[in-house]
Amino acid sequence: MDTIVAPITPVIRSAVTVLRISGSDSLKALTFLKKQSGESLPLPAPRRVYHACYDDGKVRDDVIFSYFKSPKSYTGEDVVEISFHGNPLIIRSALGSFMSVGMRFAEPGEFTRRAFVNGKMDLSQAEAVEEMIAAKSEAGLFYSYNQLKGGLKTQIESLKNLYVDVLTVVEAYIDFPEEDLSDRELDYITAKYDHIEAELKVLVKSYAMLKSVNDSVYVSIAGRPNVGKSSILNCLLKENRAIVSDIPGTTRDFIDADMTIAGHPVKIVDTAGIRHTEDFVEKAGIERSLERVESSHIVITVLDLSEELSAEDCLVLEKTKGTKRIIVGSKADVKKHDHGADVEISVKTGANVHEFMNILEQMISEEDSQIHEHSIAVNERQKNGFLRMLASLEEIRIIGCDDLDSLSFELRDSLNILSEITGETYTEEILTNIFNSFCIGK
Ligand SMILES: Nc1nc2c(c(=O)[nH]1)N(C=O)[C@@H](CNc1ccc(C(=O)N[C@@H](CCC(=O)O)C(=O)O)cc1)CN2
Ligand SMILES: Nc1nc2c(ncn2[C@@H]2O[C@H](COP(=O)(O)OP(=O)(O)OP(=O)(O)O)[C@@H](O)[C@H]2O)c(=O)[nH]1
Ligand SMILES: [Mg+2]
Repeated sequence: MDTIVAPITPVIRSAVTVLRISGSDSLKALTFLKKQSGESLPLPAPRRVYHACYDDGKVRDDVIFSYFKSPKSYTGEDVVEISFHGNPLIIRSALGSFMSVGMRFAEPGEFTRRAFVNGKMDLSQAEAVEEMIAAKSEAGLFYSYNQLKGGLKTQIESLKNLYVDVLTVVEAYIDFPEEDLSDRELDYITAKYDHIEAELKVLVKSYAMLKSVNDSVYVSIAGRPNVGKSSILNCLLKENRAIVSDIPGTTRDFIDADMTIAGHPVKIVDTAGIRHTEDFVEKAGIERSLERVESSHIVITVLDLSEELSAEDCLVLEKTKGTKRIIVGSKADVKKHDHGADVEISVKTGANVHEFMNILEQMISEEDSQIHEHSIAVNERQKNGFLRMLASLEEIRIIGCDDLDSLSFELRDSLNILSEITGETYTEEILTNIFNSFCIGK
């Protein structure tokens, strides 16, 4: 492995600029350092701070340096850190002389990448390093720090155990096709699925949370086509943002808008009406909408009071069951049925819109104060993994225990997704994607 060097502080005129060197040839950097007396340096003890003279034949400086002996360093390799006076001319000369003894300039994120590859941290922790730097609020820092310290890693470990528990039962039966699982075992497995599903949903939801600590509370409006979702969005925004029509399937893709409710920034999402359809574009819109619904803090589930409850309404109720929601009965002015909604409104006459707003404000205030109670917040890559696992879990429930080979295959597939999230298994592409967005020196 090459020995790499990069500044770990900005290179500007400043008090001090630090160069970090990592790799088996790190100690070569010390050939440019001498004792104050001019004598050459003895091998430094690891993890101590030394004072020395830097001299590369062109530039001289008075420096502080430390040596971290492999494996006890940030990267797990031999590391040398040298603090120079903060003048870019000095840094340029020092970088030149380190290159002349065979080192190369580090890629963005390469130190942390090495820390990951050398087992100093898992992938979720490596991602947290960059999130620490990117956080825009104290709450954001709180989440990144927890993840840096292995919060997500621990949670994934416990999810993994749940899958392994199920696999252990399932695979014990694979070799004995004549035997059926007992009722007790079936109950046990179902309970594990419920547990897994609940944990995955919390994790997926926490993605919106991480975003919201830096910006908004997410509220989505869900329902079958034509129940009046877009009308409610327009009513909340007090403007005609979304197209309203009596043609079911008018909103084809989700629409989001920012607004302030009860002093909180809120992103409100109007979604495509949820229904079974063969139309490719509409189907894609519905899928994107469902993703939005699942990662929302609050869902406004809309049921049309002028029509009987349909199978599609039931599907929507089912899909939004796990989330914090308000069930809104719409078109109260032409009400024909009672759907047991939390509030019955008419956008047309304005009836009960005020009451509806009060409920929503109340929920948003609660949501905002909950943000700090969870200690984990996942990023987009992780969330996508957990969403794939939720989809696979649906598949797993459908397979049931009739086809144990397929079941075991699906279960293992979910375990593989977990390994991708932690980086137990990874591809160059995944690493490149993650570490390329890091800053120089990190
Ligand atoms: N000067 C300096 N400051 C820094 C860093 C750094 O690398 N250098 N860091 C990062 O860029 C962060 C601190 N992170 C670090 C994490 C681990 C180790 C380390 O030496 N780990 C060893 C020893 C562990 C121990 O004894 O506590 C190890 O893991 O084996 C160093 C820094 C923030 N500040
Ligand atoms: N009478 C009455 N009609 C309403 C009310 N709210 C909405 N509508 C009508 O219901 C129809 C559908 O409204 P939209 O807001 O487009 O419904 P949607 O749920 O967004 O529909 P999709 O985008 O197709 O999923 C329109 O003709 C609206 O005018 C209401 O409170 N009362
Ligand atoms: Mg619409």
